[in-house]
Amino acid sequence: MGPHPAVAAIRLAVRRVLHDVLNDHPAPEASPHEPPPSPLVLVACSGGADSMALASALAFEAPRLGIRAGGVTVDHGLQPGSDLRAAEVTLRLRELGLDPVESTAVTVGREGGPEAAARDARYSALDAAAERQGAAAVLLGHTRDDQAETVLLGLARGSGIRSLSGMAAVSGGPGAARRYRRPFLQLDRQTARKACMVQSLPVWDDPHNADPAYTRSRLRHEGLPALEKALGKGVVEALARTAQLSRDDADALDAWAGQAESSVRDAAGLLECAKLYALPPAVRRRILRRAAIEAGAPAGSLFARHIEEVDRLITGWRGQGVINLPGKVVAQRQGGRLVIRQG
Ligand SMILES: Nc1ncnc2c1ncn2[C@@H]1O[C@H](COP(=O)(O)OP(=O)(O)OP(=O)(O)O)[C@@H](O)[C@H]1O
Repeated sequence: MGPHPAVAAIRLAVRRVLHDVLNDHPAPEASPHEPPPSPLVLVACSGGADSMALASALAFEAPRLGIRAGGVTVDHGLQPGSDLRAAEVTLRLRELGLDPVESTAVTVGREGGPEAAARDARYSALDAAAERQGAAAVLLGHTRDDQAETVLLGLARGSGIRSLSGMAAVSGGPGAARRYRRPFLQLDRQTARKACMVQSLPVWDDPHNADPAYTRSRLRHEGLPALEKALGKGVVEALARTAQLSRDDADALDAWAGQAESSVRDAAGLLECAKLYALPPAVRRRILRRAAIEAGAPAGSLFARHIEEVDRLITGWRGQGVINLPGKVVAQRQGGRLVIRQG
């Protein structure tokens, strides 16, 4: 008898991603003296159902493909006893056969709110662990439900299709463009939970996930259920599909803007307002955003409203003065040229 369908589903999702990792990291030439080192794949595990299911599938699939499987858990230090829980998670990962397994403690700052600060600290710690261990990839347990929540959060921000594209199946960290993989992005949370249950894997339910003080938690427990009630069960799947379609569109527009940029600059490299005016707004706004970032505006603080204001120097010119952008960057129209620079 084969494995339970939920277990088969999580293993298949992980197997596919491990094949991709192997394609990205072909084995080096074998030396006559030593076998080639096997690549290491780490699972980022909070101890929750999604990442425990992921860890179990990695532990099962990796050895079959000649991959070493390890794990890392991050102690955010935000709750009393979080160190004990991290120790327990490392123990569970070792019991699954993962090696190396490490627990890493971080200090969570305040920048951008509690959720963003915890996420930043977590990714820095995961990057450092991947570097330390020489890992070829780090697996994350985001599911289709997480993706649906991310799309809704992006929609509510009102900042365009890039923020509707949710999380990428493959994304980068410093110096490693394809470090993070999300094998469960097409899988629902229920499947991961079920896989843990039928494999008798103990899981830890993060109290933050149910805390209504957090936006994502309210969305998970109130927003999405209300949407499902109003629009039907398929809404999560539809939102996840929106993410993929939006990502493809956003990538195409980014590429278009990249190509168009050189044609709107004069011999001195300045942006010509008349040529910018002639471009479709989506392409023009991308060029403006890139120019602001190049001048030193931090991408994370540069919002749609900032770019709209710069855009009005092109499309609604009435002699406006200097426009201040984050990172002390200023934008100004001068003699038919748009100048974006440090103020
Ligand atoms: N403390 C942590 N240590 C290591 N990895 C983490 C930690 N918290 C989250 N992650 C990784 O990020 C993914 C998404 O986490 P998030 O908290 O957003 O979702 P979740 O639905 O609660 O996931 P899980 O059920 O795995 O905790 C996790 O599946 C895991 O891979």
